[in-house]
Amino acid sequence: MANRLEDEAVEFLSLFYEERCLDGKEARIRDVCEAIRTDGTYEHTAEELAFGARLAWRNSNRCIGRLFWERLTVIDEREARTEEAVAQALFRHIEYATNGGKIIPTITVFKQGASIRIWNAQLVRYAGYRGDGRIIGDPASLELTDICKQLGWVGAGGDFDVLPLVISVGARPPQLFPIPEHLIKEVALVHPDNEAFARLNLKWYAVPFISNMRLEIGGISYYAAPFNGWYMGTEIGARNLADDFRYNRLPEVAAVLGISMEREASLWRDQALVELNRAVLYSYQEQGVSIVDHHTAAKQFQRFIGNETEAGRGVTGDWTWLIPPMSPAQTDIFHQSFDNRIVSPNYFQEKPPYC
Ligand code: HEM
Ligand SMILES: N=C(Nc1cccc(CNC[C@@H]2CCCN2)c1)c1cccs1
Repeated sequence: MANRLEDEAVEFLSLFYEERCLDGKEARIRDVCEAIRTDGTYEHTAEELAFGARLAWRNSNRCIGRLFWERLTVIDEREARTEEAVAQALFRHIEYATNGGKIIPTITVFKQGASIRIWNAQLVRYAGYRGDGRIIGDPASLELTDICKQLGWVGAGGDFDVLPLVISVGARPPQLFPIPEHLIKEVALVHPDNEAFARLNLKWYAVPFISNMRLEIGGISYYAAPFNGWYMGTEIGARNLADDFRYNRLPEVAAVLGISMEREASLWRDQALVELNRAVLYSYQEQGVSIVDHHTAAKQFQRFIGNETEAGRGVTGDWTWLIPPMSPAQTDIFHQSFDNRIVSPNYFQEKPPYC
């Protein structure tokens, strides 16, 4: 009687052998089913792991950047067993993927199961502090910043203090690993036409490294599998710096650009939003850091749909996340609908190890 893990393993291995036109499928499936019966699990080969991680990206319904799904660099760190070894692997990932600004989409996969956990939501993220009546830094980081302080971390108390890595193995308490400063690339935000913008002293980190999602391949879960791509400008300019529950900087942007905030009907928010997003795209491009605007990203997503259709595969998507938070109706995505069925392999949101 085949169990659920066997079914998922057979389904993935069949896909792996068929899509890669490899032979030897029957023998591999027999070995895997034997391992599942004997040990309750099985190990992916390096090739199966790489293919699974790329497939998981291709199946990520909320991702607009999937055109490049085959170009993912997969680093196999399944031998790492200590907090120190995990931290060193993460430093290598940050340096390799940043690549001086010419960002390389990369994932590092640690051993299967939930014993190794990265407590950070993103490898590079700014701290958030509750001051007297106001919040300094990133409100999204308040909880993790408190945990870091409880573990002995002392932050500078500014708006852009990079948090240390927080790594746990098994039931041991988490350990802190400050990221060497030379590994962290940041972009100072300037405006293409108005030099007064620089007075806002805004900046953001170059590379988003998501470290809190669970990678599932053929029934096996990897709870520590951080991955990076490059940013779409609106993530920084229309959400991280604009949301009133994040950095909430639109009023200051309007003020420094001389945009009156007197009446909502003047659309001052929309005007300030466009200028902030122009500054983000201009600054990243000027400083040689990969980034994509939401119009180009939407066109690339349409090419992804074309490629998948040509390959005889359906595309699944989550419309509510695929449309950009700025001028969504100016993209073709807005005027289409998508099947939001969840297909595996995939990346899944995972609750944090704390709480
Ligand atoms: C290469 C450039 C890439 C771009 C421009 C891009 C763009 C985006 C954007 C804008 C989002 C929505 C994020 C949000 O609103 O918070 C997203 C979601 C997502 N992306 Fe991509 N992406 C890229 C590469 C990747 C890679 C390499 C992976 C994994 C291997 C990936 C997996 C995902 C997943 C799983 C989500 C959904 C996250 C969630 O459910 O919380 N993306 N992507
Ligand atoms: N450009 C990126 N953006 C991205 C992708 C996945 C997840 C996230 C973080 N999303 C969480 C935030 C916070 C709540 C809603 N958005 C960002 C990438 C990050 C890693 C690879 S691509």
